[in-house]
Amino acid sequence: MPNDKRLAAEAAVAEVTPGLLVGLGTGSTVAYFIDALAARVRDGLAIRAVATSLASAERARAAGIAIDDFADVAHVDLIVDGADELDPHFYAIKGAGGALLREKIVAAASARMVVIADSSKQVAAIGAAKLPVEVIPFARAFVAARLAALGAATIQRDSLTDNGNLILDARFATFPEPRDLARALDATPGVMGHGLFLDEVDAAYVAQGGVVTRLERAATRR
Ligand SMILES: O=C[C@H](O)[C@H](O)[C@H](O)COP(=O)(O)O
Repeated sequence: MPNDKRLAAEAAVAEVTPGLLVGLGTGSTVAYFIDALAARVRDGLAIRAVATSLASAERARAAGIAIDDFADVAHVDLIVDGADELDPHFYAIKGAGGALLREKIVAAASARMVVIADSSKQVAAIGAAKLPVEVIPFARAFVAARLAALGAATIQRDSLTDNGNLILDARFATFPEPRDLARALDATPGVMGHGLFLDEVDAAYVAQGGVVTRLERAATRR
């Protein structure tokens, strides 16, 4: 059985050209990307990199990729990241691994965002996956009540994020219109981030049965 996560990740390494500042996403698919990119770096590819999680930074450094402090970085050329769901509008749900806030910040700083995934992540419309919402602990009950008013049942994760915040995983009986939901979450004090990526994704490498397909969003977002 082909390893489709690995194949998608390895194909996306072709996006990385010398001199780029690359954002490393988070997750099991990105782990393959980091390993494949590290092999290119060992062969002499000169890049700089930032990471969207402590876990990805650690994996990259161990593999020989130097990681810059994103706090000192205003612009990234390319971020390569995984997704929990991706639909034909290039709307994505992300954050099952808890890195959604840093992923969204680095994506916003990036000129291009490429998603890597196996075909299990491809859906007709996002919304079946749990939607992670990163919440400052002080606002836990308030944000949970706001999510309930939006139609979601929430479960709080046991662990905190790299930012010291908690995550409420939201499941909706009926998934709202994604832009309306994003607007409502963005307008809720205490919500530090959420897993809806509606404008960020420019392209995707999706593998199914050992075959990788590159999908390019029709109009660019910037
Ligand atoms: O916080 C985690 C990220 O958004 C991941 O990129 C996403 O959950 C996909 O992870 P995986 O490649 O492990 O399925």
